[in-house]
Amino acid sequence: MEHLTLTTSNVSRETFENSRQLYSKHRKTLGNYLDHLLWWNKRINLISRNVSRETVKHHLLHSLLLSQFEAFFSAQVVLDAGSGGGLPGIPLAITHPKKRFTLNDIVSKKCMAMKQMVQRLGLQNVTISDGSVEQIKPDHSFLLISKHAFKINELYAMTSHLPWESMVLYKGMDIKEELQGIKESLSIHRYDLSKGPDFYAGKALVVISRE
Ligand SMILES: C[S@@+](CC[C@H](N)C(=O)[O-])C[C@H]1O[C@@H](n2cnc3c(N)ncnc32)[C@H](O)[C@@H]1O
Repeated sequence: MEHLTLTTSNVSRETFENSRQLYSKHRKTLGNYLDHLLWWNKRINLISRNVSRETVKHHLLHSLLLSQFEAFFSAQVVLDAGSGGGLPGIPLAITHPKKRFTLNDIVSKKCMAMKQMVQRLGLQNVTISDGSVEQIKPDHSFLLISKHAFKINELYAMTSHLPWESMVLYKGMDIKEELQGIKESLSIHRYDLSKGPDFYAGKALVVISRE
């Protein structure tokens, strides 16, 4: 796998603090989203049946962490593949109203729930895309993001024909097996999140760029 460059670094406590501050700044709308998500979760199991409000809040903070990375700063258009109930796309869209987001999922009832949440929250910068990610027909290059939805090589196989510039993926630290079969030259940087609160033990954000 010489055509893949894999590097690793730690994420500082300051980065976690920055996303916590972003949460505080948008507390009201993020709190509304949290309420909607819990309501839908009881009906169609978007996260897991008996998840607590506190755990869902961790998922929102985890979602906002992505906004602290270089690949996100420069992106105008973002595609969240396998978004489920809107994670990480909806928290990022709430806190970054100037960027455009497409939230994609293959399960129609999840897309219907996302559509309704986006409407209720009044988000003008979000479009919902119902169907498998490989069928998306983008009109612009974009940043591809995804949280715990695909193995890396599976997502790559489904999207290599699409004009993504980089991907930022929520993964565990152990990703080597998931890189098997990728033929394109890619640079892959793994950010270890374990210096954060306990919730982040063993978790990583993986940034993949085309060379
Ligand atoms: C484990 S859930 C993660 C949901 C969300 N990202 C989160 O962190 O809560 C994985 C999601 O990927 C979706 N999914 C699976 N295959 C897909 C595909 N080919 N295209 C789009 N979405 C897909 C599933 O329907 C599911 O909602």
